[in-house]
Amino acid sequence: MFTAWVLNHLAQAALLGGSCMLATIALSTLLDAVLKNNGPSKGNDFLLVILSPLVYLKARIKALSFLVQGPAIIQAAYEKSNGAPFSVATPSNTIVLVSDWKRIKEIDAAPEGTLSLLAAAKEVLQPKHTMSDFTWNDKRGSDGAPLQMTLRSRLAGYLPSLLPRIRQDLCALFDQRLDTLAEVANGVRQGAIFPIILGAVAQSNAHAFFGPELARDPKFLTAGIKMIEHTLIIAEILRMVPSVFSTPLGKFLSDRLDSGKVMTEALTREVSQRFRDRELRKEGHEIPEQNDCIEWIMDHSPRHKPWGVTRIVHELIAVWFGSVHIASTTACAAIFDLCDHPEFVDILRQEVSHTGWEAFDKSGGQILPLMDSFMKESARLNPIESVSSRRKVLRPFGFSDGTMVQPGDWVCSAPRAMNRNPNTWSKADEFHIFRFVKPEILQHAQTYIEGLSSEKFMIPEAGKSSSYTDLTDWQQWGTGKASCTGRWYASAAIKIILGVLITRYDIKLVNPTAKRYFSWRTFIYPYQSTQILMKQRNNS
Ligand code: HEM
Repeated sequence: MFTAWVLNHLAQAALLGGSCMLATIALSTLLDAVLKNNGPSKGNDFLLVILSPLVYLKARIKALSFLVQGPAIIQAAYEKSNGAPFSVATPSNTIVLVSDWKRIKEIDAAPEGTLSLLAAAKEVLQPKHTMSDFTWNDKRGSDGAPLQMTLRSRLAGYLPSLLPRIRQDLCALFDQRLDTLAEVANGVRQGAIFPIILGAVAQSNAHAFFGPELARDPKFLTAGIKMIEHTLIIAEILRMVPSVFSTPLGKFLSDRLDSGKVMTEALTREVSQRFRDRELRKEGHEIPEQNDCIEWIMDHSPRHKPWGVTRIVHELIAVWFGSVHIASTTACAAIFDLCDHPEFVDILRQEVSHTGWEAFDKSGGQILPLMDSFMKESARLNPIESVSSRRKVLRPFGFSDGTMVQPGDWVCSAPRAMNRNPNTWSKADEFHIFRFVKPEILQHAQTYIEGLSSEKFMIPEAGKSSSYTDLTDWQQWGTGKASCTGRWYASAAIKIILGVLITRYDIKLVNPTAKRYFSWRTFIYPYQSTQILMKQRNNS
């Protein structure tokens, strides 16, 4: 709640610059006109001296407007670019964006010491101040292997056992949240949907990362959710002040917005206990092994340079922040899309009941192809992030077309714009729930779901079927070697959240025409206060 408030107020502050900007633009236009008409002369030199600071000011204000209009600025620059790399100015640097697969692959192929994902993430998150002095390297190399193995291999492999437990917890969570909403008619309750989804994602991720005990500890979960708001607020403020103030201001802010510290302390206790349990097990004590990310990271910790308690806690907190934040906003956007297209809800309900959760669990959450395609179409049209494959330039780098990028700049891809390119996507601006479904799967679905043969439910372009977790046709999960290692888990968890919600409740937006999103930098976030009506279904 507070995040939206703070980001909105930061946005208003940025907009205050608008009137200054108009005056500055007028004066700098005058400067341009004088120079164009008369060329440089002694009299004009005088004007130049007076007006050139204004030209600088205009550029600064334009860069500041990126804070509140980032996605629109990127879209406009993309449309002018004709597929070539293009750049946009932000308050702190320049972002060079690419929108074709050749150059996206060049980003992936660049050495980490030249284009660094971790250095960009460090700039966004300010971990020194927001994550208890976490000093992470710009270059990860093989040092990142324990986390990669944990998410890509162990967590993905454990999904068949984990998913039923997560679902059980989520059913209880949704029922309990429903009870806390205000009753506005017989059995119909009203409240904000985003906090419910955020709570569901947080509980599910806590179960997967830290085990069932912490996932059911309300104090820990509250701190974990608050920590995301606090991290965003502290990092945003620090990014906007000169770096000389970072250390004292960072300390001042993190002493007050201290949920990160509460979370760190709880995790430090838990991870320390796991190390003690491991020692006791070695001595022959019968202490069962846990199945969660803490345990798996310990298993894959490098023998020559083992990760200690602090390193494991820091890595887990960094993944927690990134994953809860993006998965909850993505799931919320999908729920908004379901409310806008109530005709999809019944189709997806029937797919869930025809398939059965047991089969879903066995597949590790990778089936429900209609839901999969719906989620992909939702994220194609409404991605939370307008950029992907974000890297900070550490050494000068040249793309094959000659475009050079300099240290301090970022290079990124432009998924929001690419996702609506009519040369790539047929009926690019339309929502087609079955866009990514294989024709034979749709044919089969027509045997158990009525009314699917109409025009409305067609596949707009055959031969484009692909799954939500696929990397090849969109930039949702980034690129190649740095692509999202949590995507199989994320896909399964979002399917459970949507599936449980629509099969157990009727939901609709209180005001379908109210504004639901606001933008901040490259993100388009759902408002945390958007209200829904929710009613338990009879057969749930
Ligand atoms: C809808 C939800 C999610 C989206 C859209 C998403 C998207 C992304 C993107 C775009 C990247 C950067 C890739 C690149 O720059 O090339 C990334 C990286 C990453 N994601 Fe996700 N992610 C999601 C959920 C998760 C979850 C739930 C986890 C953990 C279980 C996770 C773990 C990671 C990790 C560890 C990385 C860094 C990969 C590396 O450096 O090797 N993500 N994700």
